[in-house]
Amino acid sequence: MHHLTLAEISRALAAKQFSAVELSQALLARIQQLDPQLNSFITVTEDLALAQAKAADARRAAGETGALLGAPIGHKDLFCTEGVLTSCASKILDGFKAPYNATVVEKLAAAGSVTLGKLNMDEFAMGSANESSHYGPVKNPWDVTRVPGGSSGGSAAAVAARLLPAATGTDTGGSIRQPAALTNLTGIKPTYGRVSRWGMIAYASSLDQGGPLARTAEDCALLLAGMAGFDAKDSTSVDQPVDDYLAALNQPLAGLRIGLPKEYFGAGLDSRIADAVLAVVEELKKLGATVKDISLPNMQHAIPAYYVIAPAEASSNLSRFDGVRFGYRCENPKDLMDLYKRSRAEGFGEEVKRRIMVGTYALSAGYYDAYYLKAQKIRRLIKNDFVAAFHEVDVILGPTTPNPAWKLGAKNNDPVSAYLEDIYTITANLAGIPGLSMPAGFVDGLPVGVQLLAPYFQEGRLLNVAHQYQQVSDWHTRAPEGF
Ligand SMILES: NC(=O)C[C@H](N)C(=O)O
Repeated sequence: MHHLTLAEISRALAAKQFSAVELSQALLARIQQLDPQLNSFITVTEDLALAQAKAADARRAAGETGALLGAPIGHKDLFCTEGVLTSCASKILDGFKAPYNATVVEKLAAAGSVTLGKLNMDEFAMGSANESSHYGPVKNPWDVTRVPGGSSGGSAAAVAARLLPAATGTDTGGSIRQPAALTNLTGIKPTYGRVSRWGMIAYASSLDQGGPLARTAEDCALLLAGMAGFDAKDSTSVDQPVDDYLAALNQPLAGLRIGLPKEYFGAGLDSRIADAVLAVVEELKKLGATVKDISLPNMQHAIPAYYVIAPAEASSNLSRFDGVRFGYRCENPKDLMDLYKRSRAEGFGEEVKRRIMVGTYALSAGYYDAYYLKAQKIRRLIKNDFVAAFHEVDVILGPTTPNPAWKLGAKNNDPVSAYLEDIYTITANLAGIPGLSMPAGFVDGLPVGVQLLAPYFQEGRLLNVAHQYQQVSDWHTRAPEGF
């Protein structure tokens, strides 16, 4: 059962090949048996899962249908789940049980999905390796001595290892697409504002966006359809109808104009990844696509701009964790100031503290214009590059990451080298456009991802291109040995 995709599960449940309860039990047993090798879960919600599965079976027996009815999923541990630990993988939220469900959690539960647990991540989503979690690093099922990517590393590892068919993630600078690439999954970061952020613990509010990770584009379409939509509780949510992502999958690609930005194939890219990505382009040409060389001239400034804007917003968002209202509190504080200082000093990890300090500095009087304001101007130039490019092409294609998964610990003493891994993904967040990563082959047995970018609200187009490619390729069907 664990090899089935969401779409296959939905058909099997409809055909009564097994029940949602049987499926959940099988996956819960698998999680118990295999997750100790990966550490992809922070919390396994067995009782909740069995209750939801039972309810889904009852709804089906009463004649209800629905692609997500009885579908087992997991949530990244920054989506608030009522009565269940929501830790953001941080000691500062250790023991915090959210009093309500995030909109995404609520919508997926209403559609009948079954929550098997909460997934590990980089602390407060800050990282590209899932090594900064208070609950320990996540391992890549393709090679357990390597990182799965981050920050949605638990979501990626669990889905890649067939512990779950699909999971939610969030993407601030690549946190869905980069781990998807490093673990042979398909993952989509929707347009900013497409998926509600209500109840999704904020990292960098102008960049954060939730989305699905799954093994196929079809499954991403199913899950995204359940997640997307206007939410009056999120002021950044966009009131625009959600496209029919499933219908979009089957559009032919004849005439599709693909842009290859020269900046995506320059220095720093592993040449074997470049070859795999260009092989995907050849396949897409066979499906009728045409290819054009384009340029995104301001891409070189994206990393410095992002690593000013994201920490600046984080320093503000994370000020709410003060030892009083949520989670961890230091022992025997001398006075209120001591309580704030020590709770934060003891509760936040290294990388989070680094970013709070960088962000506070960038926002401080006298430095604001030099750093934050300048970064915002770069952001506009990056957005303009995309707007210009999309006058000439329908989608932009390139590698998702410059390198395959690296060894655990390899970049721990050099945060900037980890930041550089985000080079191809963060521009989509700065511009707010949607981006998707899909499997494109292997380098030394390690998965490689290809990234597709599209204009605002064209998630359907991205899923369409990925699905059509997955009809003529089989990279996405490969499973890591031992899982
Ligand atoms: N959160 C993300 O999207 C990952 C990015 N590497 C960051 O640390 O900000």
